[in-house]
Amino acid sequence: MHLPEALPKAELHLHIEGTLEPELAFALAARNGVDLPYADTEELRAAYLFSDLQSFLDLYYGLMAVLRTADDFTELADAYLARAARQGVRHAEIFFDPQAHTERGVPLGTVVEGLARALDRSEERHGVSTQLIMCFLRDRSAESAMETLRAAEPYLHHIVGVGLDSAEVGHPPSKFAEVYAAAGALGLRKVAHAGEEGPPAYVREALDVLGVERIDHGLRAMEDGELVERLVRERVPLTLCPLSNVRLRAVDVLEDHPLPSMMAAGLLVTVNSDDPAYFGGYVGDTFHAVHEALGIGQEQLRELARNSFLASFLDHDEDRRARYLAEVEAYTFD
Ligand SMILES: Nc1ncnc2[nH]cnc12
Ligand SMILES: [Zn+2]
Repeated sequence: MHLPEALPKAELHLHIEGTLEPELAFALAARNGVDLPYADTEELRAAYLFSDLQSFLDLYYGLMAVLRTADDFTELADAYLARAARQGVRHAEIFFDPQAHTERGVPLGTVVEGLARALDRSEERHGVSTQLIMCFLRDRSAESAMETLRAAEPYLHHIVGVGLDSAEVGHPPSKFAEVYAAAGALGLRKVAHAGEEGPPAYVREALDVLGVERIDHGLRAMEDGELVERLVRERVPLTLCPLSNVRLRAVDVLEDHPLPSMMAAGLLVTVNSDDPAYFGGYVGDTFHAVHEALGIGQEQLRELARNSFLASFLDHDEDRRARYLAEVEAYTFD
């Protein structure tokens, strides 16, 4: 099989809670005695008609009620890794939202240890290397983020970095300056969602105030020519999620997505799935979709795959990065 989907790639923008498929949600609900406000998987899927980021987040946080035990988190991550492997993913840097679980009484240790169990055996089981990134919910307080970082200290051997997600507008990166400084002091890598629904100024703040190494989304940076020039000059990776942008109405249709102009501008862009159980496709499906809808040709797909490894946090293992990059170059399309 030598389809665009199977091109070796890294996935750098993936919320593990966003891989909760309706079938697994219902199975976990039954196992854990959780009542869901949907009759069946069909009715749940029918609710996936979002008008913006917040309308998605409301459903997304609600459905997390089914995730209760370490085994649930292991099963969730295992299912994602198996699917990702089938779509050419060789390396995955995976977000999780600790506060979305601790707030409903699930201890942080349960979440991290459950996820780590799947991640630790992922290479052997699925041929996918992994890293874990802990995200702070930006619509909660800065104090809550700091408490989360402190609570995570016993688990930092499982965690490569911190991120910032949830409702963006009204919650600028600068709100989290202190916790990002503390995370940096602990040796954690730093990324943040910015410019998904929020303005280009949030992208600048993420770089200047938080000191992030990658911008998650960064779509609205395109409104600011000087910012684009800076992102190009400084080789700041952007982790784009085109199917997410369509489903959350940041762009009307995939054919209008600025991915081609972002590539033409010289930006170091990557293509990712964000919350694939909700947005209609995993990362291989996304490669396929941008090929079909945006005319991203085979050599541009290869560039996106190359970028994904260049933008990844594989600095501790340059041999591995070089191996993955060699796989990208050696790949032959049908
Ligand atoms: N696309 C997204 N933006 C912000 N927060 C999120 N959490 C899960 N998916 C997200
Ligand atoms: Zn995201």
